[in-house]
Amino acid sequence: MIHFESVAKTFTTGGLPALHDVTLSIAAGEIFGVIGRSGAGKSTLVRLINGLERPGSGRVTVDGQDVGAASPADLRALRRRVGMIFQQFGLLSSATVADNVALPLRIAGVPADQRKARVADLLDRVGLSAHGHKYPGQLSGGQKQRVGIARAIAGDARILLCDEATSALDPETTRDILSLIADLNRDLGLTVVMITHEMEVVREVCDRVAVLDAGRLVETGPVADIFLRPQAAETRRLLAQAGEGHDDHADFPGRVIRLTFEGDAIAQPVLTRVARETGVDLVVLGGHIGRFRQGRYGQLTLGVTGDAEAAVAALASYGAVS
Ligand SMILES: Nc1ncnc2c1ncn2[C@@H]1O[C@H](COP(=O)(O)OP(=O)(O)OP(=O)(O)O)[C@@H](O)[C@H]1O
Repeated sequence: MIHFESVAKTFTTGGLPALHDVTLSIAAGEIFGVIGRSGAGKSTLVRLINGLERPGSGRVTVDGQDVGAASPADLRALRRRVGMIFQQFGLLSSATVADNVALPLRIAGVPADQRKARVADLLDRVGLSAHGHKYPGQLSGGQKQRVGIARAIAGDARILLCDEATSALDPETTRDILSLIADLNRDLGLTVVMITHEMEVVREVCDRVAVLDAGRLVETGPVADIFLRPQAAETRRLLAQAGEGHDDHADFPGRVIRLTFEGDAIAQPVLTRVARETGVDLVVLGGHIGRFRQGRYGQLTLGVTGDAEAAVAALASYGAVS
């Protein structure tokens, strides 16, 4: 649905590229995350999808249409199919909630009666039916983002671009907004591209994720692979910084074993079984059970003082050992 083919973008002549040779495909109906430190090129990548930026070289296509070569009329049509929401919501403070949501429909020339019905439907979908007459200043941050989402999909958008859409929200409101986005993805088949610096946002809702480092795409893949089997140093750095992954216990006076398990293994009495089978005592040094969109996983950091090799062999039948 969305393809980047060897895309580069430089803003200043002779300056460093904001994006460098990015090749990437995003499939229809997936929730795709884009992560990376500040200045890595995340916003630039997403703004290339709706033509807010044009590639310096390479091609970006959406449903086969070359965005960089689009005429102003093509771009207007594209932006009806590609909605966007922002960290600071971007609402008109002098217009009511209903008028904010109606704006793209007004611009598209939708007649007033159809507009009214569509706005009512959209407000209902985002849980704001009772708030249409209010002004953005009277709403909470989460409610403002719901208005932003309703406005972004008002013109029957097939793609939703989210630029740090939950970064200004508290953790509980973040979860509510993510769950709304996941519902829209499921119910409408909406494709979502989500920029975030919050790893747990990616973990909870994304199907796949791309990691950017200084304008380069260093890694892309299913969320479970990126979180549990990161290949790039930058991915490992981002995960460690976010407190994801195994705890470090270099000071344990024996062998430290890191076990990562997914799917059915999560429900197994791993430790008692291994201890019984091998006669080895296991100490839990750290661990947590987490959830991806696709299922649960566990990470345990264990200390062994006896026959470590026997413990490693037994643990390996439950998951990946390192
Ligand atoms: N309009 C612009 N003019 C000049 N330089 C720009 C422009 N937009 C982005 N850049 C530069 O391009 C690089 C990538 O910026 P971008 O905003 O895409 O990164 P980001 O990963 O989204 O960062 P952040 O998380 O801080 O928003 C940065 O070095 C930035 O300064």
